Amino acid sequence: MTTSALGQEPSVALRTEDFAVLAQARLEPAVWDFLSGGSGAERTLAGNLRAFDAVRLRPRILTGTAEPDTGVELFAHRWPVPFAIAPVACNRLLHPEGEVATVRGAGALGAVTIVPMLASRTLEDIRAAAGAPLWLQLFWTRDRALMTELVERAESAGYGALVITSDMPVMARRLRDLRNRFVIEPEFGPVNLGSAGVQVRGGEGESGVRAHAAKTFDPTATWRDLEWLRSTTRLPVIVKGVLTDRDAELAVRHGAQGVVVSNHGGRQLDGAQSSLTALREVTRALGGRVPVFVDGGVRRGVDVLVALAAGADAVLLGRAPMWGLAAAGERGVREVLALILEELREAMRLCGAATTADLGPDLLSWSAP
Ligand SMILES: Cc1cc2nc3c(=O)[nH]c(=O)nc-3n(C[C@H](O)[C@H](O)[C@H](O)COP(=O)(O)O)c2cc1C
Ligand SMILES: CC(C)CC(=O)C(=O)O
Repeated sequence: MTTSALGQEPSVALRTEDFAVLAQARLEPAVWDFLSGGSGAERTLAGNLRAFDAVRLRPRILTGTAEPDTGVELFAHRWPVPFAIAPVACNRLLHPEGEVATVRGAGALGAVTIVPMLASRTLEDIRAAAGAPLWLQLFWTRDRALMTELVERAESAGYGALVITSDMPVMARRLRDLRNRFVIEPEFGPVNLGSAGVQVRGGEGESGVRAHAAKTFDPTATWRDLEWLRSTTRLPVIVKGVLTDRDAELAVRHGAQGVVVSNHGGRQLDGAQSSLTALREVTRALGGRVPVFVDGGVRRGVDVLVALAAGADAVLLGRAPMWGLAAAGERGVREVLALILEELREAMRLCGAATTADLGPDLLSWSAP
């Protein structure tokens, strides 16, 4: 019998949501709300999950698949698993070791972590703890010198790519945070921003996080700024927050070397289409010109399989590994990822897919069950 992050009892962590239960028990209610909530009426948050629930599989039989290979090739690197950790701000809100625990857990499976610009540990400490490659996520900030400084630090510390989040000209109204007047206290807050990291308190009906974003994020950014960002670095630049074929085209035309199809986990435009729906139009438009990543609502291995079959090159995981982090630090992250990998391997076997290259649109049925 195995024990898991859920305690000394025989393992009951049979699905990632089991880690959410323990995470919620460990976190302050306002932090739990920040982690799990979305914007507005949380329609897009729910839609991301529903889209995966609705798709059905068309498995193949008698393919002789005993040991599926879950690896993918990206930017001339072999990833042993087709998923990475999505950028999630301020991991110290969830666990005292913060991003250091996250990258240790991810590193155990060789999974890339996309370190958030708003990390609560230094880029260098995170790098020192990492057992797998790291990428750095940036927001468009009014202070461009801050962006170039972070790019230089990421390059010197050996980060492998930049992910520029482009779906947050303004932070959407997240009603749970507004009700809670949610503030990230400095001890859990961003540590890589110098004086730009100063805390902004929320006023009446305002969240501190949203007030901070309003002050520092740049709503005037355009595709030209993407060209500028590319000119500052030798690292691949990947645009996060693409939801349409048109923007996927524009991203590539303006120099993006990859795109992340994402509605920010239902935290930005409430009513935006689900990430899985958007993935289909983006992969059709790009036809393999640059790697396509997707995030939003991926909770189990079969969701990863569906995303790859719909044309993603790899999947990013946001809340699921963060439940593990909150539940049990490094070990919890590792266990969540191991669970998703085990589910993926089982689903690949049952679909008769020996490699990730065997996962294509033929596997998917979009009509009713
Ligand atoms: C608590 C929280 C904080 C986040 N912080 C960031 C961030 O700093 N930068 C960013 O680009 N995305 C951020 N995201 C969005 C994630 O990168 C990702 O797009 C989303 O969580 C994917 O959906 P999922 O949680 O359903 O997997 C955050 C998401 C959550 C839940
Ligand atoms: C602190 C925020 C800017 C990060 C966040 O909540 C998000 O990106 O969804």
